[in-house]
Amino acid sequence: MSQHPTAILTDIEGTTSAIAFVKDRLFPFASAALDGFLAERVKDPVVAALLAEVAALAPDQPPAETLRGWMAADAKVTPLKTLQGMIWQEGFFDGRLKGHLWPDVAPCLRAWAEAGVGLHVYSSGSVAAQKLLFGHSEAGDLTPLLGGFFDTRVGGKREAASYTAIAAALGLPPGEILFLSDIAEECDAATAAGMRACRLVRVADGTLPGSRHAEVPDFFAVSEAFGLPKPAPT
Ligand SMILES: CSCCC(=O)C(=O)COP(=O)(O)O
Ligand SMILES: [Mg+2]
Repeated sequence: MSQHPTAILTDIEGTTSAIAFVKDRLFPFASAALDGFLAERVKDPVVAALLAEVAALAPDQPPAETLRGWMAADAKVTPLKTLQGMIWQEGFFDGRLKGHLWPDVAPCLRAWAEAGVGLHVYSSGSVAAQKLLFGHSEAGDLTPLLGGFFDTRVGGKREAASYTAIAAALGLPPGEILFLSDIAEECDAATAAGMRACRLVRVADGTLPGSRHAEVPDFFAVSEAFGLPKPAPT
């Protein structure tokens, strides 16, 4: 068996966390709070710059309408993801939101970190939102386990160049990094950049098998398949 990876780069939605949590909890929260947030932050230059990005991408309708349409379509558009993260912040801070993690995730992340494996995140959710989800997760604050956080400001998740840029930022040869995702096209892009990849097929999420990548049901099976340490039985 080849040596286990030096680092793991993980996706969030469909990989560490349920698609239903993102679609049925996070997105409606942001949607319901959107108008109030925009009214309250109308003079915030960061918000204004994000709305200008939205208007440049969809000039024919008001930005709030565009944002709502993108949310309904789960469009991974960078200014939307940044705004969602800003809206979720209050919910994570006051306890209305807690980051969902599948039960295998926290024990495996802890076991891998303890063994010196570098743990990093690459999600369409903004870096700020990633830190909120892992910092206020159902398993507590996991951010001390995590090193790098990357979002689509580094590039799209289906583009090989994004993974090349992430490997360079981490200072690692791509071949030492294992990318975990539920999306075959993201695994395709990671392997095109020279990373190893493993696709999470979580049946409870409705994900179906059938890619050319290694496919596993959970992080315990990632450990098994890639020679990574497993958590001690509890
Ligand atoms: C707190 S991260 C929110 C998740 C999210 O908005 C999203 O779009 C996740 O996409 P992923 O790339 O992790 O599948
Ligand atoms: Mg995903």
